[in-house]
Amino acid sequence: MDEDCKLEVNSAYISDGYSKEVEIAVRAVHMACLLCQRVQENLLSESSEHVHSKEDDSPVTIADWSVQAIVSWVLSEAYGSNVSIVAEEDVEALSKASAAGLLEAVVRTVNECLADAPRFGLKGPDTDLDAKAVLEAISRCSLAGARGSKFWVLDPVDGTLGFVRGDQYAIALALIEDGEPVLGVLGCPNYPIKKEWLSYQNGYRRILSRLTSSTSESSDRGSVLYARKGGGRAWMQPLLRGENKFVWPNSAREIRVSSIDNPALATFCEPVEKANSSHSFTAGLAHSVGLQNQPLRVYSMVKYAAIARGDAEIYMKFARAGYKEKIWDHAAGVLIIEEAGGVVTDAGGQPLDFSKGVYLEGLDRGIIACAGAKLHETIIGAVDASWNSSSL
Ligand SMILES: Nc1ncnc2c1ncn2[C@@H]1O[C@H](COP(=O)(O)OS(=O)(=O)O)[C@@H](OP(=O)(O)O)[C@H]1O
Ligand SMILES: [Mg+2]
Ligand SMILES: [Mg+2]
Ligand SMILES: [Mg+2]
Repeated sequence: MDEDCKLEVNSAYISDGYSKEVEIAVRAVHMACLLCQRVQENLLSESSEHVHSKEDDSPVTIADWSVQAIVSWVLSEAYGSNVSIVAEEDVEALSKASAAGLLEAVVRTVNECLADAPRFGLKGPDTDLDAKAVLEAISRCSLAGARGSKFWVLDPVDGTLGFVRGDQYAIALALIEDGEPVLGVLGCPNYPIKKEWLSYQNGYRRILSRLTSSTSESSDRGSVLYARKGGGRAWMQPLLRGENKFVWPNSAREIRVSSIDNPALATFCEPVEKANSSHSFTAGLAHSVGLQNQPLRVYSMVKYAAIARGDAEIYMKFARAGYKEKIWDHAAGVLIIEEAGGVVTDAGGQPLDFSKGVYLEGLDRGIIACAGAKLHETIIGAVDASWNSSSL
């Protein structure tokens, strides 16, 4: 890191412990957020040739691959090529002869982004990375690392569906040590300045397209949230505007969960895709506990960000039986909510278990994140009371 990023260790920043790791991770995620904003704008205006469909029918784009290459390269520069990184994407599709155009677009995107690394206080490569180096950076992230005692875990674009639809998505990076997230960074490039715009029903993209670029609402979107375990605080910094240089901690401010504990006033959020979570079951729960606000249906771990910054009080996800949650879809968000004062457990009230490899093994029925213990207890009780009559 160059001179201007001397970390001042005081109450406004992350003190002791993982301060260097947090700072490198935040700088890398911040840089990747701006990359994704550029790619998303191009994707919405050009053909969707840069969107690939994986075997499980979920999408992957040049943004997913590019972010994974960039974060892998930055962490390897900082911690050596043996650094252990677990990440969602692999190079199989990108290495096929038929994917030459896709690979070329990824290499170009990665080099454009890394050329800007000094703006974020990071050292970029002396020369552009070639296709081989980009493929190596992506494939260096191996699922096998999830069995280690200390590894980074990355979801380069969480909510890729939201990304390709011009809506919410997140870049999620966490460090897991001895089976527990010890730091988490959540980049939310499209997080709007008005929380009511978060919800998919409100047609975030329609709102964004209506706002001219000169309107601050559209350009002032986006933030990066971060925390380290045991710090007891969570932070949020706005995304850089224009050509501004990143100077740590980049106007970070502390965030706290909401103090609302009355279900009649609380807002719950859930996945947009009903294939990913049972909307009918959560609607029944909401009714039984007296939640009166319409659910905020939001793509990706932006839902965790909404709880951590006090824009919603409850996040519920009840995936269909047999679906196994991946650690990269939750690690960063769980830690940030906990350090912002919230609570995250499975429906049995147990903490999510990040110690069993790539999956959240042993997850009991679903995930419940709340701003406080009182709401959490209410929701857990309601799940128990209605589970047997549900078809889940
Ligand atoms: N069947 C099923 N059930 C639950 N979750 C699934 C499922 N399939 C996929 N996923 C992964 O979860 C990520 C989607 O995030 P959410 O659960 O918030 O849902 S939403 O699609 O954003 O509405 C999203 O992560 P990304 O792939 O990183 O976008 C999905 O991969
Ligand atoms: Mg995916
Ligand atoms: Mg994901
Ligand atoms: Mg992803």
